[in-house]
Amino acid sequence: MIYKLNDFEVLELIGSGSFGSCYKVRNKHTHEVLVWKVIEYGCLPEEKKQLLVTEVTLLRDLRHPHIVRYFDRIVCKETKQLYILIEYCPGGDLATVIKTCIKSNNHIEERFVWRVLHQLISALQTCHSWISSTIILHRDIKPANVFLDGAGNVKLGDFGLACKLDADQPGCIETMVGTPFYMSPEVMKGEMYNTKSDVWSLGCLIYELCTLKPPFHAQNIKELASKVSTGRFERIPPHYSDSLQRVLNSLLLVNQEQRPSIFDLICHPVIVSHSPPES
Ligand SMILES: CNC(=O)c1c(C)[nH]c(/C=C2\C(=O)Nc3ccc(Cl)cc32)c1C
Repeated sequence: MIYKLNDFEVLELIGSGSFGSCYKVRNKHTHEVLVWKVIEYGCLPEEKKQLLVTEVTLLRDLRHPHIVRYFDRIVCKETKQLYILIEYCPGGDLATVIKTCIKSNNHIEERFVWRVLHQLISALQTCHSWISSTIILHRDIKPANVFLDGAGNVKLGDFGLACKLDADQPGCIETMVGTPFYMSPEVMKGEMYNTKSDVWSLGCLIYELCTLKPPFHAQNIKELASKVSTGRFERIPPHYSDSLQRVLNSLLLVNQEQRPSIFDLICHPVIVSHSPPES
């Protein structure tokens, strides 16, 4: 199916991700509701244009129930805009869920935390598996990049900073440029971003669902790096289980060799036992 811009009507602006703004749109013929992420590529430097091509290529290759679905892209050469047509997630993003809990002085149910953990591990297992000799690192796992469908299932999205690890390229050349609060100890030290760095960010996200704030908080990158290097963080509130605390302790191990891989986690007995079969 080749889409054209005037096949759609714009309903509302719903947010801004890496490099662009997201609009809720409706297909005039099928009435299907989608998101288009509009990116002004004209003023982007060459390496950012390459990141853009990477995002679109990655999304096209990634098919998974917990990764936002890519449908198509429309290039408008006159305005130098790229429209990426992506799955609409009516539940919004986890950043909004956290903000709402803070405002209403509520906490997030442990059952939901385990569901998010299991579904993101499943999504990252696909990313970290060799797909046509490539491993995909998300590199920007954070609450604003995890979305909810209409049934409260999560979808990993916004691969704007993702990069491919090709067989002959053992690590991303540039260090992570994503949200500093979730930056792993190895990336803080200037080492290459790798699959274990996505696991660290996943740990930060799950911790933030439990405490409504990141595990390592600081006013500047130097102070943050110092706290991250110790790997010390407060226990999650006592109403959360010890087993959830133990899983978080493993995700946030400073030594990436000791930190579990996504493949260790997907078959971890505690995680499996907390993950009911999906409907
Ligand atoms: C308050 N947030 C919202 O209302 C919201 C809703 C209902 N959906 C979204 C965002 C997306 C959405 O629904 N699908 C998406 C696919 C990719 C990206 Cl980068 C973002 C989205 C947002 C930000």
